[in-house]
Amino acid sequence: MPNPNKQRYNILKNYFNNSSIQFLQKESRGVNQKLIVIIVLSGISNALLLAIVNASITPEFLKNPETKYFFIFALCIGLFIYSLRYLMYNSSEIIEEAVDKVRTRLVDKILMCDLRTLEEIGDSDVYTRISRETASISQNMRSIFMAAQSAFMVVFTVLYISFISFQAFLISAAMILFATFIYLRNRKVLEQHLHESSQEEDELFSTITDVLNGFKELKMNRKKSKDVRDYFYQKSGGVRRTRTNVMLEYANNYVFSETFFYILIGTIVFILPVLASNFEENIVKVVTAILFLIGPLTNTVMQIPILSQVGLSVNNIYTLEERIDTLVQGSDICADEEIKDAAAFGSIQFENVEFSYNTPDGAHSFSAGPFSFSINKGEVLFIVGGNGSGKTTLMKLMTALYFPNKGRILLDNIVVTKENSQSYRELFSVIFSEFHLFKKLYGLSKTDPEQVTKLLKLMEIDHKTDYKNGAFTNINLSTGQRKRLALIVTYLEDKEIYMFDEWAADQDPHFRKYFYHTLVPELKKRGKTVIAVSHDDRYFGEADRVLGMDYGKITEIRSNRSEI
Ligand SMILES: Nc1ncnc2c1ncn2[C@@H]1O[C@H](COP(=O)(O)OP(=O)(O)OP(=O)(O)O)[C@@H](O)[C@H]1O
Repeated sequence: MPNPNKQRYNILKNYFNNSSIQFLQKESRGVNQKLIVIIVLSGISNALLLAIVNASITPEFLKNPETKYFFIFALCIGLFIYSLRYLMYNSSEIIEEAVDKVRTRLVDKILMCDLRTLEEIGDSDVYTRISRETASISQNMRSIFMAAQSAFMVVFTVLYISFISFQAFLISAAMILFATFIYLRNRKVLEQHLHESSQEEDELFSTITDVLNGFKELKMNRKKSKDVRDYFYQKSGGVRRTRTNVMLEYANNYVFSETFFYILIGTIVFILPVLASNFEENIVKVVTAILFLIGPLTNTVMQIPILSQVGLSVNNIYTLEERIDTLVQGSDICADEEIKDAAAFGSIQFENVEFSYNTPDGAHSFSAGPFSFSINKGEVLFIVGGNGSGKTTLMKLMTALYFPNKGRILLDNIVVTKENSQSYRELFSVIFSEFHLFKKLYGLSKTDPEQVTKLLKLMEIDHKTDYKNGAFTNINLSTGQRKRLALIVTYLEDKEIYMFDEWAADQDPHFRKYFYHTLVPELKKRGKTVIAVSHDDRYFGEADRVLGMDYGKITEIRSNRSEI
């Protein structure tokens, strides 16, 4: 059982380590002196406005009004408007700069991660954190500046009270300090509950993803749909309860703050005249000042849960980043060594390559290898095997998306390492069985639209989609059609090695035949290497070699060579 005190301590420690201001200082040009001066000025202008109002509502002034007070009043309003606008514009710029920097840095790190690292982190976690937390920071961080501005208004208004009556100042300052202490104490509990609700929300969001991704399955099965709905209700109810508790604590704070003002006013009106002599003439000014305090002080109090929320979002983002950093530790993620003349390679050799998926509990992990074989340039290699035998894992190893736990892969006599793997990967054009189709032809900016149109015709999908302004007009196609579109992209990329994971499986006989009898031989004629996972044994004749996968081990099914 986790120790709640320790947990609370860690949350607080993280909060202060990653507090919002530190975040801004680290991730943006930071809060500059001018901004701080402006925040202070805005507090001063508020107090000055109050002083002028108080000076102008005396019977003497009403008898002999002075225009200079009016001009000072107008000047203070001008100062207030300027400072508030400056504060809001600049704080927005700083916040957005920081969010932009963190967001792009995270995406950069993710793009530099290897596939296993990303699989271990889990893409939904990455998605939630980057989208939800950055949006939360962007929306809520402004509150910090507004709270700072309000806090300065409070400070200068209280200072103004000291000019009117020192006793009233002492009482107001003492009571505000006492109230602040109570708020800060309550804030710790609030943070604890906010943290809990954020964790519960993560689970809730993953259930929503289940509902959306499994929509077809749920539509087909009433019981399944009911179970998912019940689970969702349970999670949603949990989030509702936790968030309600947070809001109840927040409401208690709010009620306390409102009551506090009445107690303060009551003390000034009923108690102070008894304690201090000659206070009656200043009572109206002090009460007016306290009424002026209500807005800024309430504003400061109201921002407290939002501040905690921002702190939590900052913390969540940094935790994700730390996790990525820890997982990629030891590998120079920035290294991008070029393999010279990689395209002119002669062969790829696997030397005692072993790989296994490490599951957290160590159970149910799958091991592949040891593999020792080579693929020659220009060869057509088919890989066959049952479900879960490791064909896709082997393809990921071949393409250096996964790295061997033992053994090595060589391109001619160059060892493929994490540092030069990107250069090695550029040799491949791959269509995985689970692939993503980009609407835009990224990385193919110089493509001739006419060539794309010709290929669309060849693949018989020109009636379904078109190529305009560097993108396909429609990618909502059937699985087979999507694969044909992916084939077009592969063809346009025209790399040295074409790799297909059961491409033909979803095609009708006509296209299947085209794939094995036309496309593969044509690629071979052009000197390309073709590696295809296939179950179509009647086309095995098109391959130079057929390898079989079985429980992570390779067996040779057909070849002229004997090196496995
Ligand atoms: N990301 C992963 N984490 C842990 N284990 C995995 C992961 N991906 C695959 N495996 C496991 O590795 C084994 C081999 O999977 P792989 O996808 O390579 O098989 P396959 O031969 O391509 O199967 P299929 O024909 O069904 O596509 C399976 O037992 C699978 O459970």
